[in-house]
Amino acid sequence: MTTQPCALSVRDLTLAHRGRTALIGLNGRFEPGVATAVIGPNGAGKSSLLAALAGQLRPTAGQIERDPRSRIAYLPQQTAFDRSFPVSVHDLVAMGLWPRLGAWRRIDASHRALIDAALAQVGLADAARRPVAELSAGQWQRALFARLLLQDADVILLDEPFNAVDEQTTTDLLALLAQWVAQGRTVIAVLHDLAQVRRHFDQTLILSGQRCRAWGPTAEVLGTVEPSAAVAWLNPSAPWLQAA
Ligand SMILES: Nc1ncnc2c1ncn2[C@@H]1O[C@H](COP(=O)(O)OP(=O)(O)OP(=O)(O)O)[C@@H](O)[C@H]1O
Repeated sequence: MTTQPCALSVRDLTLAHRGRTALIGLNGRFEPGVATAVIGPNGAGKSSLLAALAGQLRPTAGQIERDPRSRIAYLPQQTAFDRSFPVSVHDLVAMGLWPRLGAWRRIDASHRALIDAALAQVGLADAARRPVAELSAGQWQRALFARLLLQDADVILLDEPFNAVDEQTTTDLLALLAQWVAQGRTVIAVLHDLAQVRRHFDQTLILSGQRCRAWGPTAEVLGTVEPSAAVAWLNPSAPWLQAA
């Protein structure tokens, strides 16, 4: 593994889509070897933050600071993908090598071995030749995590990675995520399941109304939130979302 410790800082980060504000004045630092959950109600700015960290949304104000040599991998929400795309699972996963190889360099035997190993690691060893259009939601997400494995990124951004994904797949992919963190990678994931956040994420960032409401160790940040309070996501005026 070639991971280099990579912290990612945001200073007064402000984001907008075509003039519509998505995030206002976020300050903080994502540390290497730490998993951060980004949570909050719909429209809070979570996806916009990840898109900006991935370099796909330019800040309207403020800055994102990171080592320019660091590699970033970004997995948008499942809805962002066209799953009717006519490629095999093998070819989808092979795209994870592009940052290292370039899109046009031929894949040799050593690369094929890496692809096979990644597929085996996510439990898709037998699915390499299948068209991606035939995959279930869980298999599709497993394939995308295999592609992330090959990207070998220092910073991994995951937008609602376990949405519409079965329990076994979620458990398996969370184990991969823990492995990335243990390897010193910076992992940032948008999530809605508070139990999952408590169990698997060291740090939690709460966004609501386009602003940071809390950011720190998960036990502290979620300490006051009832385990069953997930329903509060539907209500941005919930008192615990107001505490900055
Ligand atoms: N492509 C876009 N064009 C215009 N406005 C957008 C776009 N994407 C997001 N927005 C707006 O930016 C704000 C933040 O949206 P964002 O998708 O970042 O929130 P979110 O917290 O990820 O929400 P959700 O939980 O519903 O995915 C919202 O007001 C949203 O309507």
